Amino acid sequence: MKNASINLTPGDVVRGKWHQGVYRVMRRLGEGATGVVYLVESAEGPVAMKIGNAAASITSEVNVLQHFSKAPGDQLGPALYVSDDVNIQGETYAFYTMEYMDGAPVLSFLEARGREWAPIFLVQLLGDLDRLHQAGWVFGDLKPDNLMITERPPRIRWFDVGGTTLQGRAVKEFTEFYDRGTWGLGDRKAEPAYDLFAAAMVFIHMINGERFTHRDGVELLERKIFSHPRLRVYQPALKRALHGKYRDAQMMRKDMMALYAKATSKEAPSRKTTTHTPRKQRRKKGGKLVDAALGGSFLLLASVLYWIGQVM
Ligand SMILES: Nc1ncnc2c1ncn2[C@@H]1O[C@H](COP(=O)(O)OP(=O)(O)OP(=O)(O)O)[C@@H](O)[C@H]1O
Repeated sequence: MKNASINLTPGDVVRGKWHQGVYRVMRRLGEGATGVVYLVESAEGPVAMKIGNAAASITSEVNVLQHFSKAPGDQLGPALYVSDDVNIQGETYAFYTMEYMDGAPVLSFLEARGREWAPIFLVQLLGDLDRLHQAGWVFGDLKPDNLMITERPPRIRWFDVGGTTLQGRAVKEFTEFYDRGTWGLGDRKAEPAYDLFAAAMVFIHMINGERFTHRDGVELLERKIFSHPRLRVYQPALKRALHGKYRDAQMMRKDMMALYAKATSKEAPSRKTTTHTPRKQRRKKGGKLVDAALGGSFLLLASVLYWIGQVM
């Protein structure tokens, strides 16, 4: 069955076969390998509904979401609400509803609001990965496409749990650029270090703004890190992650926070002497993380503490 056969339009109403929930389609949010996602109005308000073309994949995603709905602490991934079947034009499809994440794709957010948010998002992500790993899973297919930024305060969230794999098995899904096997830097065994490699690659992509080909090998990757001032700062942590030297996400998170604190505290004095520096040189588009959020360079250290607070 193809996604093309799942073609709902705004205003369509569908009813769950077993739980009899009624859902009015507001708009289509997107489409993945395993199904189509709609924003729908339910009795409980707006929710995201994923309708699948393969019941087994939908069931497997439901199992993962269900597992993490019970995990202590903040929700890992979107909260799962209902799983059921639906009849569309004579065909039965499996679906589930989940928390609607009203956010922006991570790369568009960084483009619009500034790449200085990237380290904060990586630190947040590492906190979530640590909890996932402690529960015995790895995310697997970590990439910007599976990450979203929700607001107030900006927070990175993941939503596609299709690649989430129990530790010790082979990762279910991967995307070459973020996969250590592709770069010749390890195998595809589901273990924390697999996700940490991908997290480092996501960060490099977030800062660099583009992907480059893995055919150029690890040397190019490391040259990229050395040559970009915003990546160079995090080089020790990135290199360790790329070479599988972190046992757990918490270690990488601590290193990233320490490097972030070092980088921002170095920035503080120079910002005070910027009166004669051309505006273009000092601030790129959206380079207002600290200024806008905290209102002054002397509060840079406070910003670190504030953001650490947001990710605990
Ligand atoms: N809970 C959600 N809240 C808001 N939007 C969502 C949610 N889940 C998915 N989406 C949107 O729907 C799109 C499709 O999501 P989905 O998880 O099916 O696949 P994908 O990650 O894009 O692809 P694939 O599964 O092939 O890797 C996403 O790109 C995202 O924009």
